[in-house]
Amino acid sequence: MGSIEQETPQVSIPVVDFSAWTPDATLEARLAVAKELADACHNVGFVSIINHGVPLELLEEAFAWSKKLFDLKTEEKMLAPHPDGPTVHRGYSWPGLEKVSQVISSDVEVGEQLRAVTDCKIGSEDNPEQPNVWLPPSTLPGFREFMTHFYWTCNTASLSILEALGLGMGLSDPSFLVKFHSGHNNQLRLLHYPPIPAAMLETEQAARMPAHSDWGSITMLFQDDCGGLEVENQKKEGEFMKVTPRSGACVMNVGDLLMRWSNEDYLKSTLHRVTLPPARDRFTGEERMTRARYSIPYFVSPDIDAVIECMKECAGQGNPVKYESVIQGEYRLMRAKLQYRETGPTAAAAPATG
Ligand SMILES: O=C(O)CCC(=O)C(=O)O
Ligand SMILES: [Fe+2]
Repeated sequence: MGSIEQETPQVSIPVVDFSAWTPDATLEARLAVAKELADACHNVGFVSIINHGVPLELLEEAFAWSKKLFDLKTEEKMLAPHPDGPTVHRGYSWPGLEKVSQVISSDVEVGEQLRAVTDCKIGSEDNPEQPNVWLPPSTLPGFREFMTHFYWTCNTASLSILEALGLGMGLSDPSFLVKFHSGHNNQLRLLHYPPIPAAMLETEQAARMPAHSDWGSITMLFQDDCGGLEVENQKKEGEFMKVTPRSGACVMNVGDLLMRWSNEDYLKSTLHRVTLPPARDRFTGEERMTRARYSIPYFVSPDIDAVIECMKECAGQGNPVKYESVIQGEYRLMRAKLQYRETGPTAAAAPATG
């Protein structure tokens, strides 16, 4: 396992360095990286990957584009509106669409204030089930081209991670997982959390994003230096650990479908949430406003027709298969509908992967 990232004693997610993961590296060198990754996904479910293959300049550019997008006037952003209903997750989710599920308080006014959290979801240009919803090119020239390029760069990095996981887990075919991931069913999400009075988060009237697990195979999360991401301690239910932002790192976590593939025991899909930024001195003004937070999760999902059934290495005598096999497309719809029923038309902006 890699070194430990620490801010307070309770903060610890493993760090794995992918710089030795190159096509011409020896099997031994690749295996060392792979084992660290698989151990981290087994023990914690979350890992901070450095030298992951997404160039730092590209990441900086992605955050700059995200800021430019959210800085547009609402009527401009509304030129690429998120479609209605639980099936398609694309385009800009406007403040009125923000998820009620993140509002812990029953106070309607509090809820109204929180609806300011917004996002923009982007997928493959070749995914007929989930067509992209783009702004007119004149509104943000270059945005579509950049995001399409960024999407596929993240996909390439994700395939290395999936291959390394297969190798680290000791699968007879280390490329087993890669084969289910053409990349066309992934989702790039630009997230903007505007400033919020710290007291609302402290008194738990609100959470920036409530505790949830992701649905797909893996999530690669890029975050700015605001902080606030917390992950549940696998060894202590209900205890959350802060994930200190680390410049340029990719925070990777296991999603529910990958957990099912591994029969739950091996790869862990961990609850996580976004709450109070850790650096209290960043609060400003009498209301102690927190800083804005920008993050960019990249959700990696199996192809829509992929059948997810327990890998043969993950079950055996004394360790029965725990889950029925599922088809990705059916599973995603089932999850989306559940969420839709819980929150009505506001579900569109809830954590939506796959
Ligand atoms: O904004 C973040 O850091 C977390 C986002 C997240 O967990 C999600 O979109 O599923
Ligand atoms: Fe998430």
